[in-house]
Amino acid sequence: MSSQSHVVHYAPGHTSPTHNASFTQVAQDLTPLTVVVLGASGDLAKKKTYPALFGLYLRNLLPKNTIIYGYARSHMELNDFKKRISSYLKGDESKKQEFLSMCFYHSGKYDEKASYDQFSEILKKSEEKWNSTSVNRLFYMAIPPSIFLEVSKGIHDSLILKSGGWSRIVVEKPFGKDLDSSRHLVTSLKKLFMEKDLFRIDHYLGKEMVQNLMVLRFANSVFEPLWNKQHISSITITFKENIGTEGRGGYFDEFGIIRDVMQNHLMQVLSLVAMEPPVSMSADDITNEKVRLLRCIQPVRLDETVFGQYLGNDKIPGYLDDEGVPKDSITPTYAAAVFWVNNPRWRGMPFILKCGKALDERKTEVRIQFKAPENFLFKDQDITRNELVMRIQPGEAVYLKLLTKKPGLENTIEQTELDLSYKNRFENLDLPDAYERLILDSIKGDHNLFVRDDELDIAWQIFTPLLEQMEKRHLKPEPYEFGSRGPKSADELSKRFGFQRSTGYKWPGTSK
Ligand SMILES: NC(=O)C1=CN([C@@H]2O[C@H](COP(=O)(O)OP(=O)(O)OC[C@H]3O[C@@H](n4cnc5c(N)ncnc54)[C@H](OP(=O)(O)O)[C@@H]3O)[C@@H](O)[C@H]2O)C=CC1
Ligand SMILES: O=C1O[C@H](COP(=O)(O)O)[C@@H](O)[C@H](O)[C@H]1O
Repeated sequence: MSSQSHVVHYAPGHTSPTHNASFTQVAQDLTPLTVVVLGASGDLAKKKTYPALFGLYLRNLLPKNTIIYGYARSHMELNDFKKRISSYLKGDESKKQEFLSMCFYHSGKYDEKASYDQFSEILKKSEEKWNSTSVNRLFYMAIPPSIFLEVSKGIHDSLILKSGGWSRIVVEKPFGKDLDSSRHLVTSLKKLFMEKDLFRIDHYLGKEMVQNLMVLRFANSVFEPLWNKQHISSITITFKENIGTEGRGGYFDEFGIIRDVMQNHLMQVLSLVAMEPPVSMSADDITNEKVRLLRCIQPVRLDETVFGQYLGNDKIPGYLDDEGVPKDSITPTYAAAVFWVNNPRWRGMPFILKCGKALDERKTEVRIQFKAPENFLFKDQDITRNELVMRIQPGEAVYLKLLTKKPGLENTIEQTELDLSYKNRFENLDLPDAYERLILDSIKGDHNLFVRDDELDIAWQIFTPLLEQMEKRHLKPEPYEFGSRGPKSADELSKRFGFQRSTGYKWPGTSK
């Protein structure tokens, strides 16, 4: 889209939305740090938490004296634990070994004070070796929400430092299952920890393109005049995965795709796409605007939603084949829903959110479909609408689909695009994983990219009536084939709310 790159420096006290500062500040001089990964034997720990910590290590962003203690119930020899995590670490072999030498594992219970007390002694002994007057502890809860509270109590009673450094708690989503359970979680955690020490992660906030949403909207003058219902006909936010639940069925079945992805990741993206400009780039001003926006969203209506569940075939297991999923489960693995923002900018314009597992591709994007020009001159041509697409992953990109005259003697119109594909535009692109950014921010005590309790509350208010109705009526999801586009009714829903799919066009950009 542009041919010149221009570096913008943010004024002191104002945080860069891209957080460049985080990644240039070398943390070698920081106080020694103990990271405790609770649920270290699990899926998130091996796929995201440890690789992110390794990423920070490679970037020289962990304090020189750091140890990382995994804690979980499973009994595992340290070497077996290291083997388990090392297969997910990408990078130089010697660096990997250096990193693994900082990693330890302890097996203990989640609901027993004696286990935490014993672990506390182990931590103290390790930290004494540093001979430092102060040490910090970061507790990362990579555990299912059903045990958040008992683990928090264990941390509070036995593991947080009473003096000499900070203790911070990183909590993973989903934060509750509905409005009541979320409020219960929030108030219970507040009794144990101060808000300044709590970091509620929604890792979508750490994604490069999600951070870029505000820059695109508010640093450019071309978009703002068009960013409203007068010019836009619909905004679709899509999350697709081409894998199933893959052994996470036990967790997933209790939550389903709405709680797993739509209520948190997609609502965060919607908030940033739709909110009014914040007063400043401070964390509180941005969250205030997100909250104001969420308060304008009406609860989702059942008759404006589609649910699906993926089927297996003779080669690929279906959702019901996953371990831990009851054979008669009606938990949706796909959902599409329409949202209405009741404010002057958006009143009457649909936001269509779609998310699903076991689909035809892996992709997350925001698609803004503009209205056709009012006085359209090219009536005899097969015409599609302009679309601005923000590709969050994979292959970060922003592209604008537009119509041009086909070059040459013919007088026909062709669909083409202005394409800002990051890989092509930015040399030596090395984007940190979202978890790297967020773990670093929690170490730095920066709350900018974490979820505030009031935004959580409002997001649950939007979804809870729908979730209650689904449960009460025992609604069965529509089956869809593994590897398909999802339930047929989802495309019909988009069409019903005015989305025009441009068949025949394929964005030529890189999706890697
Ligand atoms: N996996 C992912 O990609 C993502 C996960 N998350 C969130 O991260 C958290 C952890 O997810 P994930 O790692 O997938 O979860 P897992 O199901 O892998 O659980 C993590 C660990 O918790 C322990 N555990 C599991 N179930 C129970 C139980 N019922 N009672 C007590 N302990 C249990 C197990 O360890 P042990 O038995 O050894 O103690 C397990 O290894 C969840 O809140 C999830 O929503 C968020 C984003 C992405
Ligand atoms: O939070 C979650 O996110 C992952 C998808 O994360 P991504 O960064 O790979 O897009 C999803 O697979 C998981 O079900 C959910 O809990």
